[in-house]
Parts: sequence; C-alpha cells; structure tokens
Amino acid sequence: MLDKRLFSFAGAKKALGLLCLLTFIQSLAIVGQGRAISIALTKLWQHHPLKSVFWIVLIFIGAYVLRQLMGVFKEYVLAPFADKTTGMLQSKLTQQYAKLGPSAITSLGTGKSVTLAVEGIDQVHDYFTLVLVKLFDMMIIPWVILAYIFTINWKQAIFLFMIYPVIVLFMIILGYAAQAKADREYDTFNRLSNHFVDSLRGLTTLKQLGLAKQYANNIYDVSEEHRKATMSTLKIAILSTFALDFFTTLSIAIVALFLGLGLMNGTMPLLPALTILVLAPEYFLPIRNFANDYHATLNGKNSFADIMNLLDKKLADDTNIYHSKQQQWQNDDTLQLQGVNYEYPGATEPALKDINLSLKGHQRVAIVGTSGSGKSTLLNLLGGFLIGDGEVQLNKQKMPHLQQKDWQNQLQVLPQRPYIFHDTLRGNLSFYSPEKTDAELVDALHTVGLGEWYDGLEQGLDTLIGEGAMKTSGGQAQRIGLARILLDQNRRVLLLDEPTAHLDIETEVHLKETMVPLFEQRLVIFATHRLHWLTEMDWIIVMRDGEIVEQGTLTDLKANDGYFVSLQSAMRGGKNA
Ligand SMILES: Nc1ncnc2c1ncn2[C@@H]1O[C@H](COP(=O)(O)OP(=O)(O)OP(=O)(O)O)[C@@H](O)[C@H]1O
Repeated sequence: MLDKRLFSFAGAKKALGLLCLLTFIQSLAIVGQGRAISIALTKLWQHHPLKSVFWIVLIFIGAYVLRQLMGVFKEYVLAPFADKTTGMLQSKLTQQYAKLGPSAITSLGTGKSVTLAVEGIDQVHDYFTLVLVKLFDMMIIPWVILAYIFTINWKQAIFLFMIYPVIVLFMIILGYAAQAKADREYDTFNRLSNHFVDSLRGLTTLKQLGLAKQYANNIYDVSEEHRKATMSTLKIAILSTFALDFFTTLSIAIVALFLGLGLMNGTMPLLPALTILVLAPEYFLPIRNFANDYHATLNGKNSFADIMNLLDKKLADDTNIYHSKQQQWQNDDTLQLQGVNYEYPGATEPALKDINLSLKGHQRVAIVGTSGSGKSTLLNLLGGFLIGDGEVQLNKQKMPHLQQKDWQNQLQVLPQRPYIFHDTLRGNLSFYSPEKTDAELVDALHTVGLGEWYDGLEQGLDTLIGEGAMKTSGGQAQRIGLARILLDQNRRVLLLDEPTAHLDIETEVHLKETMVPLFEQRLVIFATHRLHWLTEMDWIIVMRDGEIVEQGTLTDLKANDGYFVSLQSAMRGGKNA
C-alpha cells in the first residue's frame, strides 16, 4: 500500500508526525460535530425552544470549521514535503542517469527515461499528497469514532468493528485487480513514450524508407492498447467505488435498522441513537475516500517504485583504485585484461567471453569483426562504461573494472555520430577545453577541414547549431567531434567506434587525412568494419561471437591465413588492406 522507502526521506517523519496529530484533532472535531448536531436535533424534537440550542449549534459550527481547517492544514504540511521530496528525486534521477551512463538509458528506453523524469515525478507528487492524507485518515478517524460509539453503545460499536474487515477485504481484492490493470496501463504508457520518441528521432530514416505511415499506424496501435488498458483500469475503479459504496450504505442501513428497533421498543433513547446514526457514515468515509483515490494514484505508485529502483541501482563505488603516475598516458603505460566476460542485463548469451589482451603505450589497435561480434561492447568495457567480470590491470595495478576516474580522465571518444548539442559552435567545440581562445577554436576548425564552412557562417562561433538550430551533416558533425579531440591535447587515449561508418567514401578519405595525425602520441583503440584503416594500425584484434579469435600485426594475421583472412575477403573493400 505504501512504499517503505518513503520514510527514508528528510522531513518525512516530521511531516507524517504532524499529519498524524492534525488527523487526530480532525477526528475529535468530527465526533464533536456529530454529537453537537445530535443534541441540537434531539432538543428540537423534544420541543425545546430554539434559544436553548443556540450554544450547541455554535459548538457544531466551531467543530465543523475546525474539521475543515485541519483538512487545509494537512495540505499545508504535506505540500512542501511533496514539493521538496519530488524536486530532490528529480535532480537525483537526472544525476543517476548521468552516472549509470548511456547503456542504462538504452535499456530503459529514451522515451521512458524522459517520461519518468518529467511526468513520472508529477505522478509521484500526486501520490504523496493524495494517498498519504487518505491513508492517515483511514488509520485514525474510524478508530476515534468507534471508541466514542463504544462509550455510547458497545453492541453497535462491535457491529461496526466486525463489518470493517469485510469492507477492507473487498478493497484488497479490488485493489489487486486494479493493480494488475494499472500495471498494464503503466506498461503500455511507457511503450508508447518509447515508440513516440523513437519515431521522432528516426523520422528521417522512416521517410527515406517510405515507412512513416506504417510506423504511424504502429503508434496508433500502441496508443489504442493504452486507451483500452486505461479504460479497463477505470472500469475496475468504478466497480470498486460502487462495491464499497454499496457495502458501506448497507452497513449503515443495518445500523439504522437496529437503532430504529431500539427506539421503537424503548431500549434505546433518541440522543445516543441519533449520534450513532450521524457518526456511522463518518466511520466509513475515510476508507471510501482512500479506495476512490487509490486507483487514481496507482501510476504514481508505479513511477515512485521505478524511480526508487533506479536510484537504488548499485554504482561502482571503487572508482578511485587506479592512481596514474602522470596526468597523461605515457608510452610505457600498460593495460591488461584477463578472462574478462560481459553479459547485458536480460541477455541469454554473454556479449564478451574470456577476453585476454594486453595493450601498451602509444599503440594503435584496431578491433575488427562482423556485425554483432562485440566490438562496441569491448570498446565500452575498455572505456569503463560497462563493467564485466574478470581481471583488469592498469600499469600492473589490479582492479575490478575500468570505471576508474584517473583512467576515464585520459579518454577521448569519437562515436559513429558525435552528439551536437543545441548550443553555439563555440560551446560545442570547447566544452572539454573551455580555456581555449576563439583563435584556437577557429584554427582547429580549419585543421579538420571546416574552414570554408566556418567562413560562410555570419555569426561565426556564436552560430547556434544542433537540434532546433542550424543542422550539421554527418561529415560536419564528425569533423566537429575531431576538432574537440584536437583541442584537448591532455587526454591521450582515443576510443573510436566506427567513426566513419555513416560517411561516404569521399568524406571518409578526407577525414582520414585529418584523423591519422591525431593518432600520434596516443593509445588508439579503433573499432571498424573498414579494412583500409588496418594499414595505419600496429595491432589488430579479431572478434567473433564475443570472443577474440586472433590478434597480431596485419602481416602476422595475413600470414596465419586464419579467420581474419576469410573475414577480410567477406568484407567489401578488403582489397584496401
Ligand atoms: N544494450 C544491449 N543490450 C543487450 N544486448 C546488446 C546490447 N548492445 C549490444 N548487444 C548485443 O551484444 C552483442 C555484441 O554487440 P556489439 O554492439 O558489441 O557488436 P558490434 O560488433 O559492435 O556490432 P556492430 O558492428 O554492428 O556495431 C550483439 O549480439 C548485440 O545484440
């Protein structure tokens, strides 16, 4: 019903303690209000003058006002707690995304990650403000009322006490049914978010392939599924409201019947009978309110659980084991992997199996293999973005993984498509090296072959680029990525994940001229399909199905006449190498 992790937040105990106190005062006000109206009505029924009920009506009004005021105060207590906690959750969640890295976002789905951090947080806010109040009402108000009724007529109190678990049982059964439906609704909503974001990002590809309409139908199908899931949750919600209303009304009717019989045969005076009758609906009201809002906040409960599970995900806490002697990767520095395996969460097969390799100094290393052989996974593992098992050594120093600050501070990464942020050209070039002057940035642009393009920009380095601004071509984005590397001479380990895979051969040839000089004085690890790069490399690692099947120099591998040679002939452009 309530996630225990809620109590671990700062201020939770104080807010909940206050909520408890205010609800208790409110329950006394409810009893006072019921008692006062019953006394007033009894007096009037017994033909007392109107004047005689003046004070008691005033007490009734006072109790009523107190009850409403407590309701308002409860919101005042809870709203700041919910605002503060959800604000903190949102910032922790975005920080956690950054810490978990791109592989976690990919497995969660970009759409869901964004929805969770925006809409999910709003749902959690509703969950906090609605459910907590109703839950405390349910835990306190009925029992104060029952205790008071017990002092008036213990038999009626026992009847009300006995009927309560029956209603709770109904609520639990319907709650379980609603939870299952709401889980499906939440699932389809997340799928819809992922589909929608995916199709927006891949719109160009979809248009090019003429699949935009088919994909739109696909989104329509998922949204229909979501609509149906929402409707079936609502059906359960309405059914449960009806069932609870029916049973509570029936229980009140039974109480009224016994009270009426008691009045008729003279065993029960009017005042206590009327007091019990007025208080009986108040006794059931909190559980009805809780059940009504419970369905509305199930998505908030699911989002809260998802957010907390993400925040509870274990991060590597041993990221400071490696201490590099120098700030820069030196020619005698070494990196070794022994028996390293990696399996993606939920995968049936490991993506990397028993990896053994040894790299040294300013070596240029290529990783080759067919698609899906594990090149990117190995590169991500070497960069410390994925953590596998097995032994890793940096400069003969053993460590459990490569998510080491001192190692990662030496890395530069050039992926297939460098991300161009929605920022000025200056910001996009210099966020790794903000100390660079404009002249140095312009120099770097000329070096990577963007001089002509830059000269044509009216606003120069102040030109806004990226999404929602001036678009850059694949080749231009790749050159901007290269300029970033060029500008940061401190980092001396270069990880390249098929940086030219999406470029035409002409652009690739031009880029190659700029890239090769960057390989000087660096440890270069280059995953590639294009075999013409291999002549630039000192060492080649050949992968198949997650394993390293061969490694050596190009000459050695050719002479071996093993898997590499058949791979080479299977790949187009093999003649280049
Ligand atoms: N995020 C992921 N979750 C689950 N499995 C994954 C994930 N990324 C890759 N894999 C699987 O791991 C294996 C290795 O993938 P990887 O991307 O490392 O291959 P690759 O050699 O780089 O392929 P390509 O040349 O096509 O980029 C593949 O079977 C792939 O399906």
